[in-house]
Formats: sequence, structure tokens, C-alpha cells
Amino acid sequence: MNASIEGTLFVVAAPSGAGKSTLVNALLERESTISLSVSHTTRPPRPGETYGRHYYFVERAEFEREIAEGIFLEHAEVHGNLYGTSRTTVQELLGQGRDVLLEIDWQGAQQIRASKPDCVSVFILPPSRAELERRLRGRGSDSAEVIERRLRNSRGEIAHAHEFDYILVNDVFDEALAGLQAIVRAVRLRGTLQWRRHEALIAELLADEAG
Ligand SMILES: Nc1nc2c(ncn2[C@@H]2O[C@H](COP(=O)(O)OP(=O)(O)O)[C@@H](O)[C@H]2O)c(=O)[nH]1
Ligand SMILES: Nc1ncnc2c1ncn2[C@@H]1O[C@H](COP(=O)(O)OP(=O)(O)O)[C@@H](O)[C@H]1O
Repeated sequence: MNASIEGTLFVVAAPSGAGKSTLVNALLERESTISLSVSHTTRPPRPGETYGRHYYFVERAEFEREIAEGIFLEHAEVHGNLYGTSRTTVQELLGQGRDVLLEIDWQGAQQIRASKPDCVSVFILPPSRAELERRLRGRGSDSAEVIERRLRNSRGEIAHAHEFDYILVNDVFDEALAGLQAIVRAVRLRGTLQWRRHEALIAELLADEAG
């Protein structure tokens, strides 16, 4: 982390149930310098979800007021609920040199690419439709109706996978996690970031030998 260099913005998207949150949480345990952006949503909390940790749960009228006030860096309607990312939180963290990860849908990813072209985006695929359905049902967090809607919408989301910088299949969990971690590490080693970090070393290596 270096306060004089803006952090990297990572965007992770996937159809509901592909394992995105589980992968991202495991990544954050290993890469503690990445901050996860907590979104605002009009979706009701699931059992065990808390305000400010999983989401900022708000009423639709309040969310619409916040859209009008321009507080969102991006926002979208997904599975019948509104979701959005706070502009100031993300901007402050990036300005402090921290890397920030957004767990958002493809519509939000398109908006982020337009305003932050340097972002790095990853799409997570399930290994099969049957496994996606098994994971959604196995999670036990949603009603049958909500699960049906998410499964129906998954095709529309997967159709946008090609817009992302990286695509990972979350079949064997540890392999997918290693892939995600490899992406983060490779991005951090990009020359555009490293030459500024190592400016003094590069200058020394280039210096003419004195006398
Ligand atoms: N555009 C956008 N999408 C979001 C945001 N937060 C969550 N989402 C997406 O909304 C969808 C539903 O999320 P959620 O209700 O937590 O369900 P889950 O994906 O099944 O765990 C997922 O595709 C999320 O990535 C956000 O701030 N902006
Ligand atoms: N590689 C995997 N193999 C088997 N089950 C998985 C795998 N990855 C995630 N899961 C499980 O699938 C379910 C959905 O994962 P979750 O992270 O909530 O998905 P998403 O955030 O994409 O909606 C959870 O019960 C999770 O434990």
C-alpha cells in the first residue's frame, strides 16, 4: 500500500449461487489489504445478515432519494431489488492507496468500466447449471420463488461474461480461490504500478558509474 499511488479497483460478478461471496471472503482472509465495498440494497436481509457488514439495507424510497443525490458510483436493479455502491467510500479508500473489491452484477460492472477504465474485472462461472441450482438450493437462504427467479436470470448474466478481463470456473473451490488470488497478485505486479514503487531502485540501476 502506498498513499501516493491510487489503489486498484477489482470487480467480481457471477450468477447468484456460483460461489462469488464465498470465494471473495476467502480471498480477503488471505489478502488482508483489499477492502470490500459494502453495498446499499433494498433487498430484505437474509437470516444472519447484518446492517453495515453484509449490506446497508434501505427502503426503496430512501434508495431512490440517494440515486437522485448522486451518492452512487454505480447502481442497478437485480432480481427485483436495487443495489448500489457508495461513491465516497470507494474513492476515499482508493485515494489512500488501498485496493477495493466490488461484488456487483454485470450492469454495475459496465458502469464501473465506463468511469474507472483501469478497474480489473473477474466473472465467476459455475461448473454446470445443475451445480448452480444445487448450490442455490443448498445455501438455504432464499425461498423457492426467489431461487427460481435467480436461476431464470442467470442466463442473462452469463451472456455478459465475455466483457470481463478474467473468467474463472468455480468447480473445485481451492483451485478457483488460487486462480482469484493469482489474478490479484499479477495485477499488483503490473509495470504501470511497479515502476513508480521502485522509482528509486530503477534510478539507481540506471545511474552512470561515478568516476
Ligand atoms: N450493480 C450492483 N450489483 C450488486 C451490488 N451489490 C450486490 N449486487 C449484485 O446483486 C446480485 C444479488 O446479490 P445478493 O442479493 O446478495 O444475492 P447473491 O448473489 O445470491 O448472494 C448479485 O449479482 C450481486 O453481485 C451493487 O452494489 N451494485
Ligand atoms: N466450489 C464450490 N463447491 C461447492 N460448493 C460451493 C463452492 N463454492 C461455493 N459453494 C457453496 O455454494 C453456495 C453459494 O455460494 P455463495 O458464495 O453464497 O454464492 P454467490 O455469492 O455467488 O451467490 C454456498 O452454500 C457455498 O458454500
